[in-house]
Amino acid sequence: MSGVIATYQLFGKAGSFEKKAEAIALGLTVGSWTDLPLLEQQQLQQHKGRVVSVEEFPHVTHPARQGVIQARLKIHYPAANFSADLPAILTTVFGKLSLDGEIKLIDLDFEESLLRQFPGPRFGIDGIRETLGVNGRPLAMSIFKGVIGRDLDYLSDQLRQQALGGVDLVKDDEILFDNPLTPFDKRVTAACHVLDEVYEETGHRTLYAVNLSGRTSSLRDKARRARELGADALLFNVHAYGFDVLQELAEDEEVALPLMAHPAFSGAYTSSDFYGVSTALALGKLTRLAGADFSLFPSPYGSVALEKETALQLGQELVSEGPLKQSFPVPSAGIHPALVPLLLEDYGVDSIINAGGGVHGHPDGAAAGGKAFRQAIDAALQGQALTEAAKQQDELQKALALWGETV
Ligand SMILES: CSCCC(=O)C(=O)COP(=O)(O)O
Ligand SMILES: [Mg+2]
Repeated sequence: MSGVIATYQLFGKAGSFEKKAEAIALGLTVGSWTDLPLLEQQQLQQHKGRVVSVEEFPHVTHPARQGVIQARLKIHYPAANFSADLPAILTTVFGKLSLDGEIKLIDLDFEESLLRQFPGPRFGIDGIRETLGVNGRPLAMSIFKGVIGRDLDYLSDQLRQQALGGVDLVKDDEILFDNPLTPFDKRVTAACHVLDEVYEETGHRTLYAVNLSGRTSSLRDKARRARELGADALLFNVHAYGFDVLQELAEDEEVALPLMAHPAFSGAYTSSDFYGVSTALALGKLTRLAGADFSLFPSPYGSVALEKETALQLGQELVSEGPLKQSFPVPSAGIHPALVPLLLEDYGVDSIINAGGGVHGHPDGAAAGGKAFRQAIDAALQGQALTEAAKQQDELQKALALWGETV
């Protein structure tokens, strides 16, 4: 029977979990059905949740909880219970339950016929590479910094410096919203102009991801307008808006732009060991399913770090084999050139090295900052120690001197 299997994690007394699992399977579907007449019982049977497995981990305890062990419950929910959209599915598997004590939604396994009803990324890793004409190396991305309260000339100049550094993408910071000094439409047109100029001067093409922001009802028109104005990609604070809003944008033929999902706000519902949704599910599987071509997330190394195992699982969700195109993993936050070998080892060639402060903070400015990243990527790909490569490359040498030499 088509549907979805939800995996939950909880802590409790050994032997108590079977009863809990049955209560969830019933409670989130048909409620109490056993006292009903036989005909009605049969009708409801096809809608009843089914306990797939209950696994106890007697050795997995938690320092903040005494006398309890960890367990994982898997429960199947029939597709007959919900429409094929994430609001309905999330409400079914973790609606009221998310409010009902300490329980965390770890994973959702979509049966293939259900999975195929979601768009996934429109472009995916291959499509983005084709647009850029860049293969065989991780992409480099930088982020506007300190542009709130600045005008369009300032923004244009900062973009120009970043593009001259040879990065493949530049994104708005997620906290730059529509404002009188740098309104959305003008950002797009100014960026097209600057990036065309840099392309003519250097032959290097950089794409710009503008932050699609504002009320939900305005987003579709705004995104379509961005496309008409020549935008390359849209940055989107998906966890503040909801996955279905992302999906609407991904499916819209008149938008048809690469979508970059920002992790802002996701920590509010992923960070707890006891509540919420796993990071890999929220920033990985669901973000890809809803149509993000890029998913940004904290790397295991920088200023806002995820636990390494979590960050790797998340990356895996974005690129794993399946019917959907792959999303680019973009490990971020506090990234500087010395971290490039570690990121390459963790996420491979099909990933993006993304930095704001690590580009703009370079002693010789943002163009030099971008170059230092490109030099670090080339060296790491060749298996060359960065310190070795830096002997020939001034930009990398200065970056390592400032931020350290991890490899
Ligand atoms: C996990 S935050 C995503 C990247 C981002 O938006 C950002 O501003 C990172 O900036 P940084 O200066 O830390 O590279
Ligand atoms: Mg940011």
